[in-house]
Amino acid sequence: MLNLYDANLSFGSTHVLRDLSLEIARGEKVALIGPSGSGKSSLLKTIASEYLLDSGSLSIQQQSISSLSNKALKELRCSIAYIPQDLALVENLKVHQNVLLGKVGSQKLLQTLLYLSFAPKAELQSVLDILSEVGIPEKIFHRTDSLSGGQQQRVAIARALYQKASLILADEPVSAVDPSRAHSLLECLTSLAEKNKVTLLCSLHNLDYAKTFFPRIIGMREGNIIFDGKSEDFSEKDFAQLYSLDHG
Ligand SMILES: Nc1ncnc2c1ncn2[C@@H]1O[C@H](COP(=O)(O)OP(=O)(O)OP(=O)(O)O)[C@@H](O)[C@H]1O
Repeated sequence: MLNLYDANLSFGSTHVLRDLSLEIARGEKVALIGPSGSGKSSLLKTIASEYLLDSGSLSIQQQSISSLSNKALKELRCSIAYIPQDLALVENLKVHQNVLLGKVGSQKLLQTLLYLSFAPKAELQSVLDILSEVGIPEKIFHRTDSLSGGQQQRVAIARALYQKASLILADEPVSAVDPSRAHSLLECLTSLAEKNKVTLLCSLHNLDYAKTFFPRIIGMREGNIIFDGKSEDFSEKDFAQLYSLDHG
């Protein structure tokens, strides 16, 4: 599904990704963990093709990103759902409109406005079905900014599912919610990814969540991968190694 080889990314003098190589198969559920500043968000943004590598290569669905035309890149992006830390929801739109935005990637502005204002019944039904799956069907016509942080995270997940993405990249999707909500949100995200055969790469700060919900863990430190394996094999020693150098 995705293959990153010898990837390097810098911002000025900050070397963010260092000779990083990684392979993820279709349908895998992978947790990305590591100290603050280790490069998790940058890696996700690189895979979402928001950041371009200085060197190295990235292929998604057997297509090399650097050789794609703008049109092909746009099409590929439609199959990738990136849920950023700030969720990127339009707060003054209604919930169903934010979910509908999942499919407007390739539309022009006027088409988008029409789609959001006069969505076909079948599409609204599909939005409602997805909102039921994420547990907030009753919020469908509420303004998005009237929802709690955890409910907004569910809307962002619903938008990704509505997009019918084959790859979901989620950047700390449970950062804004209490532990019980975080648990149910991750359960929802991972089980829906499994049901819909979606590949999921999700950055997390909480190791327990990573171990509970993800069969594979990738541990990043200082722009490189220092652990990549089954979550049951991730030991306390690995944890100490991953975080101890944070203090120099
Ligand atoms: N657009 C950017 N411009 C300049 N520097 C950036 C940019 N994006 C990331 N960085 C730098 O890259 C490094 C890694 O940041 P990144 O956000 O990827 O880490 P992270 O592991 O996701 O951290 P956190 O867990 O705190 O979200 C940091 O030093 C950060 O300042």
